[in-house]
Amino acid sequence: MRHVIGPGRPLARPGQVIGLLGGSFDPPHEGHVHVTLEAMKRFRLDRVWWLVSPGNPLKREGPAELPRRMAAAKAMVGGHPRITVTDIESRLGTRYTAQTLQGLAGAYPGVRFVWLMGEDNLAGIHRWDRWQAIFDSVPIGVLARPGQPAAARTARASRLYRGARLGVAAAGLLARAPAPAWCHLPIPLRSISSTAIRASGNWVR
Ligand SMILES: Nc1ncnc2c1ncn2[C@@H]1O[C@H](COP(=O)(O)OP(=O)(O)OP(=O)(O)O)[C@@H](O)[C@H]1O
Ligand SMILES: O=C(O)c1ccc[n+]([C@@H]2O[C@H](COP(=O)([O-])O)[C@@H](O)[C@H]2O)c1
Repeated sequence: MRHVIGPGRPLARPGQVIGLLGGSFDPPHEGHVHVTLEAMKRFRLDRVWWLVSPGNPLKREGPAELPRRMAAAKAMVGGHPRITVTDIESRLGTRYTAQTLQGLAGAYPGVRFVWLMGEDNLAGIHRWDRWQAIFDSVPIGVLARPGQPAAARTARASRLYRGARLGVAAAGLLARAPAPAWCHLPIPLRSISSTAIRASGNWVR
């Protein structure tokens, strides 16, 4: 992992709470904006960074070029003052979340990071590299997503970390809770996905 991220990295002050929405964004869509705004409000985040991944290590087919996905993500965010689109994983030289979190902790001392993900990723996170280190290092906000109705109860991760789960009424406390801590938010469901957009032919890699 590179330790010098260089100019152009997002700024954050010690004490700020930053939500991290990692994704392929291949392409970005309104679902990403929806979960970002819900998470920001309900988890009381100061900002959310979209971490546009160099490529999900578990997906066999590579995504579209990073600069193209970055440009599309910025257009989708439309200059929202509290959402930052960043290629910081590529700058850090990582595509593994555990390593990304380690790199960010070193580069931004005093900043609180919260990992955000849709429920589909909760269902499969036990296949990620050093996944328990992720749970043990930052609070995690899980956003409801159609097609995964039981993941919050049945996923291997949710069973193992049952004792670290915050109820919905405590969502506002998640960001300040010591890890491991996670919360499943039952937000209004949006069925949109990048897979569906690619299948419609509106985004060709
Ligand atoms: N409609 C949605 N509802 C809830 N979470 C979502 C939604 N769309 C994306 N997410 C979450 O946003 C993050 C980034 O998603 P990603 O860029 O992979 O989009 P995607 O639509 O899931 O793509 P694909 O269909 O290619 O897997 C993931 O944690 C994913 O679960
Ligand atoms: O660290 C891993 O092993 C790992 C495995 C699969 C996915 N992830 C991360 O999960 C996030 C969501 O990925 P995706 O492709 O579903 O948008 C993105 O930030 C990926 O880098 C991370």
